[in-house]
Amino acid sequence: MENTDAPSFKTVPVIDDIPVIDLSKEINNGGIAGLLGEISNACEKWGVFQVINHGVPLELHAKFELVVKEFFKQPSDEKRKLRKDIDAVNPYDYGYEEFAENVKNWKEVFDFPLEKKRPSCNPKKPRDQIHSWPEFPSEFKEACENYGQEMEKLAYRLLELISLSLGLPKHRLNGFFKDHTSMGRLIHCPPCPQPHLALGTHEHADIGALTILFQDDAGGLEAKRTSDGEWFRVKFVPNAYVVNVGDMLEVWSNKKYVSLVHRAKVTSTRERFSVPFFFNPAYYVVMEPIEELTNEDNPAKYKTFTWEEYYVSRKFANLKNPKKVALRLAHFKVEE
Ligand SMILES: O=C(O)CCC(=O)C(=O)O
Ligand SMILES: [Fe+2]
Repeated sequence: MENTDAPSFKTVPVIDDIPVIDLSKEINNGGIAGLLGEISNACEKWGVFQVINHGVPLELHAKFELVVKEFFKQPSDEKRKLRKDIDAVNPYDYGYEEFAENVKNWKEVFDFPLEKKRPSCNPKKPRDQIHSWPEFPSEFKEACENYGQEMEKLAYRLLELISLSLGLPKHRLNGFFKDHTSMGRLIHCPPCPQPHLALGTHEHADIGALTILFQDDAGGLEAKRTSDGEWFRVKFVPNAYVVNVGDMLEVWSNKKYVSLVHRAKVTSTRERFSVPFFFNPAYYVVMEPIEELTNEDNPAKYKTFTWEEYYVSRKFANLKNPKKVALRLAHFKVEE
């Protein structure tokens, strides 16, 4: 009998793939209005899009991808030496993540910071979620840092386009990122002997503002279209990055843009690699719908909270007590 409970059993309908947006239109004459239309349509109807001609140098990306694959080839014992700063309170250590969700995925991960934007680490709070750097491959740290810088640049560019697409001034959202707490995550899903029983990444929505994700040609990423809740495959597009709406953008936009539900599948025959870059606000940012986007007819749909309380809850809520439930956006919903 077919097991209808497990998401990995579902056949994903093949529907038109998500919008692919050419960012070079921003620079070419007269393209900006069309570009903003494409972005608002993609954010509103799909929750996700891919960008091409994004300005990230192809050689820099190729080098990064090579080094990442080299890194994961190391023996497990070597990789397990790489600990997170919080490991006094983290019983899981290398290779495990999302422990606040009580889910184990078919993957190993390495989390890295932006060198200069590393979240401040208050020893009383287990905040710092990143791994120590390995010695091998020797170019690894530099390649991750260079890639992180490019992601940061692209993230600001997308943030500004998104702000314009909401009818706001270009820099309206930039201030929330002054001391941003963004990070990158390297993901490797080895081939899985029972792929129907596992997911590389479980179904979830990202908690930050925006995620910019690279997946290699093994693919595997799937998402739920905002407009009708249909699952679809996010096809591999050469030299493209996948951009999705996260919880914080949902709050700022007062739900005009909704955080994307997504997951990643694994196969028995191929390993897969992916690298999300999470663009997150500063800890102290007070989250609430942008005032200009609310009015009497469209009152604020969320109450205020800080990014820090949301982040800390989601990352650490049930670390010591598996029954403790992490915060969700629903906790802050204004009753209608
Ligand atoms: O495995 C993937 O490619 C998806 C990763 C992801 O969605 C995440 O880490 O938030
Ligand atoms: Fe995600």
